Amino acid sequence: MVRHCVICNKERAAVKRPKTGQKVCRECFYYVFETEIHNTIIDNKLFKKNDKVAIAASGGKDSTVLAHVMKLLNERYQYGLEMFLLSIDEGITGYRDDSLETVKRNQQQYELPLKIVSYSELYGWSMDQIVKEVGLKNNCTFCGVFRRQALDRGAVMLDVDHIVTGHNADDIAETVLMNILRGDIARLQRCTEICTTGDGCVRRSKPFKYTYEKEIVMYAYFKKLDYFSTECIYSPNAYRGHARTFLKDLEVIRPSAIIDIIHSGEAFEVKKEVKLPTQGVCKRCGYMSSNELCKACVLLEGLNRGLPKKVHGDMPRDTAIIPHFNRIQVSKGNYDDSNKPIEESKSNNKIDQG
Ligand SMILES: Nc1ncnc2c1ncn2[C@@H]1O[C@H](COP(=O)(O)OP(=O)(O)OP(=O)(O)O)[C@@H](O)[C@H]1O
Repeated sequence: MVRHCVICNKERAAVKRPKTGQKVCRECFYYVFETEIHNTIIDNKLFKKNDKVAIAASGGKDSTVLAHVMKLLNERYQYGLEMFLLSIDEGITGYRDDSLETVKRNQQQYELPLKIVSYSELYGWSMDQIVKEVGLKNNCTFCGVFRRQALDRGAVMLDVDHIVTGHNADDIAETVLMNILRGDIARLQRCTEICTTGDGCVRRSKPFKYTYEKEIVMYAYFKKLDYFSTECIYSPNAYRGHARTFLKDLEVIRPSAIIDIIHSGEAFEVKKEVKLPTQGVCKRCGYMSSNELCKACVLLEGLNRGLPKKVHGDMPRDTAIIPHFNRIQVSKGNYDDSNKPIEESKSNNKIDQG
């Protein structure tokens, strides 16, 4: 017996949606996938007309699908966004050099301007050099801290108002679990926020907050998108790996576990005593920081002094080489000017946003 798509009731069902278990045809799958992301954007008032938006593009599946969908929705719903691709070259031979080739092809395919910012130009160190110095164990700490700041600096160079990243529902649920497992309640408080902003930061958001990784992979596969699928050769953070395995096991038993964990994170009420550190600026490079020096400057100082394993110690402070962070430009990216957010009636896609 032919099973029909539960949405259009006409075509043959070709896909079982990992998020809802519904059996749908390909065209309806594309439609609900794209429309759910549009609804997330509208519900959360992520953009204003004429916003300049940088898509953080690594060449991997998430950010490639993000670039494809952002371009499509911008045209379909006339968001009026000016979009760019922003890539960080961490300097990982055999990994990032190959994935950047994918981003360069994406630039042609999506006809979006591309800016590449490298760790070598910003920090004077590539990840290949850092790994030689610090080994494989802690290198993810360096990479994560440097990437966060490099994206903000790239955004300032592009003079954009906003950065969007390809973090998906699985990534967010995983972070909720990680913060619980580590007892990091301050971070737990804000890790489910779809959008972060604040003094000196470029507004940053996650349009895939409710989008399942499995659906992103299916979408990329059916649409034959050009993406790079190799894992980082310097091995992902081991502790996060355990949270990921646990989440994947839960998903097999109960697919809604991913959305349920995100909802739990959102609803979590934290005692008033649990406070986030007050943000100031790094005395040395001007980037935002809750301490005298930002994490990147501390890590860099350790590297420059040949003390990578002693980065938290009390060290001399005369080795700054990160260019000064221009916060005046960045403040333009805050969301308090008079332009109204894009608001439209949501499309009726019959599917719960989750
Ligand atoms: N080198 C980079 N340059 C620009 N953006 C990046 C880079 N690395 C990560 N990002 C951004 O951060 C998001 C999450 O990165 P993560 O390292 O978790 O990779 P991922 O989940 O495999 O995503 P992707 O499939 O897009 O690589 C990416 O989707 C992308 O938007």
